[in-house]
Amino acid sequence: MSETGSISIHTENIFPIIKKFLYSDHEIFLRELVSNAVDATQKLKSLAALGEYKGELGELKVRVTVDKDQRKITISDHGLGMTADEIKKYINQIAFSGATEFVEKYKEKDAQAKDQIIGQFGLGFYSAFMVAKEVEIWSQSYKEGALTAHWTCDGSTQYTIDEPTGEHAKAERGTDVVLHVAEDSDEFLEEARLRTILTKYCKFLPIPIEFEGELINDTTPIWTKQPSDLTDEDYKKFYQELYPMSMDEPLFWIHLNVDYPFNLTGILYFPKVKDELQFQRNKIQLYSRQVFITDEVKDVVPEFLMLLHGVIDSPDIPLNVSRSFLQADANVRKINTYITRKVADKLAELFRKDRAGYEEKWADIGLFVKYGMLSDDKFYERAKDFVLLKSVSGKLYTLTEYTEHIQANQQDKDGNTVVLYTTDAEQQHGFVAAAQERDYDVLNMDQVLDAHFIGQLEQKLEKTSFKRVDAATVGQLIEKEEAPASVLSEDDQKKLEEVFTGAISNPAMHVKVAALSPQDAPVVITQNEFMRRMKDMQRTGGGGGMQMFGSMPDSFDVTVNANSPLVSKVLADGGETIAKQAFDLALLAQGMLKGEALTAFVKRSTELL
Ligand SMILES: Nc1ncnc2c1ncn2[C@@H]1O[C@H](COP(=O)(O)OP(=O)(O)OP(=O)(O)O)[C@@H](O)[C@H]1O
Repeated sequence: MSETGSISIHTENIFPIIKKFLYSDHEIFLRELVSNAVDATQKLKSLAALGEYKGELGELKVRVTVDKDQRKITISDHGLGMTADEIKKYINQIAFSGATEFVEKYKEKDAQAKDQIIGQFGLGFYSAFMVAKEVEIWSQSYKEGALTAHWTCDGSTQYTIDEPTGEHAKAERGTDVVLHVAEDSDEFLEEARLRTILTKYCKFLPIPIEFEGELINDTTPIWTKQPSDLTDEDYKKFYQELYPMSMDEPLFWIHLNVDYPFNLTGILYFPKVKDELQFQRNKIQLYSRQVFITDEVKDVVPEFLMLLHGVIDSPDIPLNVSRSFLQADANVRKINTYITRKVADKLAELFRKDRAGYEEKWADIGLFVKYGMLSDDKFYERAKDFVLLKSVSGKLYTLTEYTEHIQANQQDKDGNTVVLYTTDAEQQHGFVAAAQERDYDVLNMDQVLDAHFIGQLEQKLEKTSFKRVDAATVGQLIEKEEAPASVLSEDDQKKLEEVFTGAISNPAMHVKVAALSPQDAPVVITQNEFMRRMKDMQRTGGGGGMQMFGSMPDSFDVTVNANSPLVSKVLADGGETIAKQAFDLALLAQGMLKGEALTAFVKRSTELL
């Protein structure tokens, strides 16, 4: 038999379109052809297992070779092969209709959507024409008495097919796909380039892939195995294999393994993260039946889980659709929920089984847990039992433990629990110390996310508010019933206020006199919690109503302690210098005394001495 035919498609000239639109992703032709070869091999194995094929299986390997002089790349398998009729059916019709469908879809989309389709759409066999000006198939079916089928196509809609016999027949069962590489695709004749592509996409394919005599892949990567058959060392070794450049070992990992209602396997690693800038996204690799698809797993994995590393393998994630569709896909949503739950399970287990070990890792996983709580309500519900708060004392508490710890001492007169925190224990040291003197506990909230995290906790925890230690004088941070009474007359209070206002002469500083404890500092500078948060939010991009606060100059409360022994000196003649000195000391405690003012302070101090 030898015939020439015309491939029946509705889109004329499909190849120029494929070639042009898939420009950036030409390399996937190799993934597609090697995957087909692997599929054909696995189908043969299944037929043999079912007893439908009784012949020798032989060595089931896929071989890729390149001949630079002849400008040929060959992909050979020992799979089930195709007869001439099957080629007509599978290649001429089915494969073409896939390509046609792609082009149709492609034409409809806007430019951005097009970018997203590229690389996600398995174009299958016809992607060969992205790099080849002519493609040949030599195939010998496993079926008894089948003749060799030989198909050629030059990328037009014309093909020829014949059934060579005798010395021209293919000796062995299986298929050779021969690409005659086009002039503009010379790069794919380079051995190094091909090896790189194979390593990227085929590293974990289930059938051995040999390139120029060298084995490319690990056919049974650990995510395909049973967790009970694996040791910690296996997981660590695999991490190294995935990220050879990484110096650190992963903290721990989760082996994903589910069959129903969707199929998903994989391993997610928690990386060691010392600071927030180190977080690397796009470290999770997505596979479909062990074929590498992409490392852009956005939309498949919840945003906060992108901080994890590892591998996800699922044939149930549609790869041939645009991103927006992916988000709406029911399987993808279920996968999202499943992964989130698994991650929460793992953290809960670590916390429960080994509290000390969990606390040790907290520095590395804290940010991740908080990020998860902020971005996913379901995760919040799980994580609220194992999220930890760190006291400046160094001790770590769960939310419940902490509430219990401070409840007795840190309730205000209205029965609200006031959580005190510092964003910088060094800089706010004076305030922290003052709080500790009253046996108040102070939390360290110095991570970037903490401001948001505090906001979330205030919403979720009942009758609880957070105040930064320098938001008010220690007595006013947590307002108790028994405020100390002032020993000053009203006149003296007024005078005190005037002396300080005059000495400070800065409209951003609002002086007020209050009866603090005699042991407290004579002057305390604070910034109201509400105002500070509004301004912070405005700085970090909160819009709308925040604008008003953001554009206001910073303003501070200067609280003069009416009960301080210093007051009598300020009220005496020449008290303005003392007032100025006391104010500067308060600035100093806040880390706000700088430049010229600092120089003047030092000079004045020397004089006073
Ligand atoms: N090496 C091969 N051996 C046997 N059959 C093959 C081989 N390559 C392709 N085929 C047949 O041709 C068909 C079309 O292949 P093509 O790669 O275009 O699409 P596909 O593999 O079905 O889907 P996908 O778009 O996911 O690649 C295959 O389904 C298979 O039946």
